[in-house]
Amino acid sequence: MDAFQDHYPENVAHCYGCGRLNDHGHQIKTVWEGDETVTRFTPEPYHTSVPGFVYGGLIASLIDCHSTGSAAAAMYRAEGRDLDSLPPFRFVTGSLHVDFLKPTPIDGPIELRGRITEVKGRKVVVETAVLAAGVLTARGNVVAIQMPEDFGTAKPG
Ligand SMILES: CCCCCCCCCCCC(=O)SCCNC(=O)CCNC(=O)[C@H](O)C(C)(C)COP(=O)(O)OP(=O)(O)OC[C@H]1O[C@@H](n2cnc3c(N)ncnc32)[C@H](O)[C@@H]1OP(=O)(O)O
Repeated sequence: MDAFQDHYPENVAHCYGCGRLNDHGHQIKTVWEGDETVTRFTPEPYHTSVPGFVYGGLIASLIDCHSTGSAAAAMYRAEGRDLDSLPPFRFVTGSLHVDFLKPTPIDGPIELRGRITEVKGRKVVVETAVLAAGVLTARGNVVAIQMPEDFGTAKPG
């Protein structure tokens, strides 16, 4: 089954977490399973924090891009639109909160299961459970905001 990220327009397909065109990135893939969005990712040995366990920054990164992809898919679904239909929905992260509940073992796949808890205007809130071998090890809450037309054009400072 095609993942949400397979439908990202080329100009937003370079993200380190989810861009299919970023050879150095995680290239995560997210799909619907009923009303949940699901990403499965197998960490590499170099994603270590304490030996045997996954680096928390990787978990945050996976939650981040899992959630922005989920937000876009939720908007398409809410409007009854195909993922390839125009204009495309693009979401960036407004806030990212992670609770690390237990160490996440590095020796197997990680599953992220997202639920859409709010869709309001340009904002979508996604709550994500992170599971390793079926055990909940972290929880994420992301406020994803539809990307403004002028995103990235304002000068810093
Ligand atoms: C096809 C697929 C392509 C997919 C495209 C793939 C892209 C990959 C993305 C990967 C994920 C990332 O790492 S993205 C990179 C990291 N993130 C960023 O760089 C974003 C930097 N921040 C910004 O540009 C801006 O602050 C925005 C866009 C997030 C928000 O600015 P804005 O557009 O002016 O928002 P504004 O009108 O004030 O607010 C709109 C609503 O959002 C809420 N809101 C705004 N900011 C926040 C916030 N930090 N925390 C909570 N809520 C917030 C407001 O209360 C309001 O809610 P209400 O009053 O309406 O209820």
